[in-house]
Amino acid sequence: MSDLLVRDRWYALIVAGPSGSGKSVVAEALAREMSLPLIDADDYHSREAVEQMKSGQPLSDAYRQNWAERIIGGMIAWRRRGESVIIACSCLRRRTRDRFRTYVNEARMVGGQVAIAWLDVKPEVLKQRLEAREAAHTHFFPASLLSSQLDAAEPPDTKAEPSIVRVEVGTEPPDGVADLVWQAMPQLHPFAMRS
Ligand SMILES: Nc1ncnc2c1ncn2[C@@H]1O[C@H](COP(=O)(O)OP(=O)(O)OP(=O)(O)O)[C@@H](O)[C@H]1O
Ligand SMILES: O=C(O)[C@H](O)[C@@H](O)[C@H](O)[C@H](O)CO
Repeated sequence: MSDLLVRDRWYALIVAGPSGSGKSVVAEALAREMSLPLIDADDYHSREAVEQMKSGQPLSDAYRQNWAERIIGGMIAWRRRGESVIIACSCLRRRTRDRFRTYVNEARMVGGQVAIAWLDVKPEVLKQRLEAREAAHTHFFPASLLSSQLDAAEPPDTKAEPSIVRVEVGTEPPDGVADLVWQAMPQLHPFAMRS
């Protein structure tokens, strides 16, 4: 039954926020709990862009736009297969978020919707997480780029921007944050059942 509902009413749920906010782990938890496919925007970077970030240079906005187009391509591939999808993507810029939303509208995806959850995490927590991740050599993104992330970030005004919520993250583990995200998205509840 849940499969039928999900196919009939397609959605993409984007977990957004700056590096270290927990997009990947929270999106993974959501995808697991909802039995939905996952897109991690990190997998859509060019090799050059990864090298650029590794060397301490932030992405340009022009690159971010092209990158978003590739992620949208991945999103639409799931749409064609009739599957809703969870996406971990920073979407730091309003323009990028608008592009995801307008694509779905312009493509006249009947019943389709893009919902975005922006993770609000204190800068000192972001710093600790990125430093720990760097020390563990588990990710290419250097902690030194955090200030450029915070400079580039356009945290949403939820009154002015459609289909977006801000989720304040405290000490909850990733599964707990995934629960907060889901609770903040009542418009999606009729279209999916959680396991
Ligand atoms: N709620 C949380 N509680 C504890 N640790 C967390 C939480 N969320 C994320 N982390 C840890 O913080 C680090 C960054 O998380 P994650 O990679 O998911 O962030 P991200 O926003 O996807 O970052 P990036 O944009 O750089 O890929 C990881 O080591 C992760 O395990
Ligand atoms: O600046 C951005 O728009 C991107 O999100 C980059 O920061 C990285 O993709 C990511 O956050 C590291 O994994």
